[in-house]
Amino acid sequence: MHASYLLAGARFEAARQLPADWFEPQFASLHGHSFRVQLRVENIHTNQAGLAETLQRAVQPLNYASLNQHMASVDDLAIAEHLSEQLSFPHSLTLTSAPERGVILDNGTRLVWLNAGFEAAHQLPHVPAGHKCGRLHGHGFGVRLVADAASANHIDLAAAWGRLFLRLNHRYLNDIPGLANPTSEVLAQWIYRELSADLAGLAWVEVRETHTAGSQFDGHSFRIWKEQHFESAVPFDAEGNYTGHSYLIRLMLQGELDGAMGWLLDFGDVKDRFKPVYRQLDHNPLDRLAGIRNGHPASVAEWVHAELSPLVPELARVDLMERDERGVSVLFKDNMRWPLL
Ligand SMILES: Nc1nc2c(c(=O)[nH]1)N=C([C@H](O)[C@H](O)COP(=O)(O)OP(=O)(O)OP(=O)(O)O)CN2
Repeated sequence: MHASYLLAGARFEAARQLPADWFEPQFASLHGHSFRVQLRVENIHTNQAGLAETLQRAVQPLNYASLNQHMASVDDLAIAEHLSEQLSFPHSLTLTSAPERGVILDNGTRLVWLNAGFEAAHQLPHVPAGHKCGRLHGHGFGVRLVADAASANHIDLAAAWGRLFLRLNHRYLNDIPGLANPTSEVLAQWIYRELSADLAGLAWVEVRETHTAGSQFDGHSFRIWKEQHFESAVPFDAEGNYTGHSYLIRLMLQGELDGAMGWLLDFGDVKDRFKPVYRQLDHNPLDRLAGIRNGHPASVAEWVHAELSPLVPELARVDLMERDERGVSVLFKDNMRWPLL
């Protein structure tokens, strides 16, 4: 068995007012947010129902409340820490205060993150003839910057990104020095290097090239992911009744960059190699696949790893979501605990 984590999330609506001298002056007025909190907990500490219940108990007093009445400080990190204190087991917690910003508490590390993006054209010059990415095409790229909260705040992230945005937005990326082969991996590394020169504490950069694929670079290692949906039935109760879920599976790979191609493995190849596994999962009852215990998501993730890793040895982590706020993350290599947000 590999290290297996439960994922759970909850949302709450709340008002807050930061002090008059807060570094983002707009937050000094009374205002409201739709907050989201996501937890990751190793499954040795609790089960899915216990985790959901604990999370609801922590969040419920804050829902439709004035946060200033519940805690002395109401900035994102303080809210995350307040929630974290309600939990009796080790965890990693992500708080999203707006679609573009939030914080992470992970193993004693406090991180801030900012979502940004740019629109640009590119082509990949080294792909085999006929590969669609060899043609001139473009994307609305998503970017996430994550930094140590001891060194940087959201204003620092936004200012650093603002300088880079002007160099990337509405450009043909291949013309930019250092981006002659602008894969997601090369872009994440390029953004990391450009920003880390004057942004203290930059932890990692994510580039989301399409809605289903992206890459991360932390100054040392590359990770990529490819997501797919499948529709399956699973046992619901002891009487043998079934229910169903629209699953999201995220296949995460870690490895060396192929120097010639500028990628870890073609997203398209990940999808192609996964196809035979996908066919067994999609529109099927999961518990009837050999080795899948009751269709439990962790055993589905283990099964996927057993089937796929001979073809994709870089497979390092499988996240499987039964729905938006409930799933598992199973780790097959060290150092894959990073949240994917
Ligand atoms: N490891 C990488 N693989 C690929 C990259 C890359 O940057 N790194 N880039 C491409 C293409 O630019 C392409 O636009 C994106 O590929 P893909 O995920 O295959 O796109 P799809 O639209 O086909 O995705 P689906 O959601 O699965 O339809 C190719 N590979």
